Amino acid sequence: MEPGESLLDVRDVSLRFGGVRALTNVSFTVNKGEVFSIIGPNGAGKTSMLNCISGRYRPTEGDVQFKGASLLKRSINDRARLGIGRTFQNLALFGHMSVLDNILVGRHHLLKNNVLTGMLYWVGGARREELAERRRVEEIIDFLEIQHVRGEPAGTLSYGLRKRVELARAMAIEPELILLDEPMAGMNLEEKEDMARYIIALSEEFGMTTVMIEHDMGVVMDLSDRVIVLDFGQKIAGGTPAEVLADEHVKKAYLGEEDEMLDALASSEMEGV
Ligand SMILES: Nc1ncnc2c1ncn2[C@@H]1O[C@H](COP(=O)(O)OP(=O)(O)OP(=O)(O)O)[C@@H](O)[C@H]1O
Repeated sequence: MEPGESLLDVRDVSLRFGGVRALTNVSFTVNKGEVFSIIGPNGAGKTSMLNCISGRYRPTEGDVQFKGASLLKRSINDRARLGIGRTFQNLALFGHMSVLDNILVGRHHLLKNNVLTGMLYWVGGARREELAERRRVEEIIDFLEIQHVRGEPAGTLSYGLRKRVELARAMAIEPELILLDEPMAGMNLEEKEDMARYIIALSEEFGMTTVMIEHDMGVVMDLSDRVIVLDFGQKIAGGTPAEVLADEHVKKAYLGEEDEMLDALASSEMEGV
């Protein structure tokens, strides 16, 4: 697949929980290599959308296609094996396990969980494979600058470091598409700057495509190639960050909501974006 080709197609997705319409006819396409953000006020349906892609929720209507094939009948683990990785809004690490084991466990669980590969560990090539795998994981550890804590129990690390370990675990399954649920939440400025660097490198160095939900509008506007805006479960705008910031519907949706978004809108007006 070439950069710029469509990787993910969300087509007319609706999701209802009883009487609650979490999503209504949402469509968008994410191209290979993009950093693509989903934004919107609280309760707009962002996490629901990410869950429809990862497989946690099944849309009530519509389709989600990855590389041209429907994901609807695929389990969460199937989707991970197909190349869709994710991180969570609330960290989901094993606190008592070391950083290295946390990273390896996701990979083993997903990629090694069958009898044949299990048996292969007892014959010749298995050791080589194990070493190659270790090397790949070490590359990720180097990239995310967590060498110094690789043996520490994940639960003892600072919040910012735990977020990095979670990213490492998602990267370790070598996904083509990586879903990030509020990667900057709870971080200080320095931690955010580091995370921003890593997110850019996901596409530029690792050839991954990123779909992210993020409340920090500075981050979204700086990092994203394209953005869609959800409000009450509907897509109200989509385009480049500049196009979205200039959109009247977006301004209305955010009135009385997020100070940061209003600041971003105001400064875009001043700069004439
Ligand atoms: N499992 C669920 N059961 C019932 N309603 C749900 C469920 N998940 C989400 N909803 C509802 O769907 C709507 C969209 O919620 P969602 O969490 O997707 O929004 P969000 O944009 O991610 O919000 P936030 O920014 O606050 O995280 C809300 O009205 C929410 O209450």
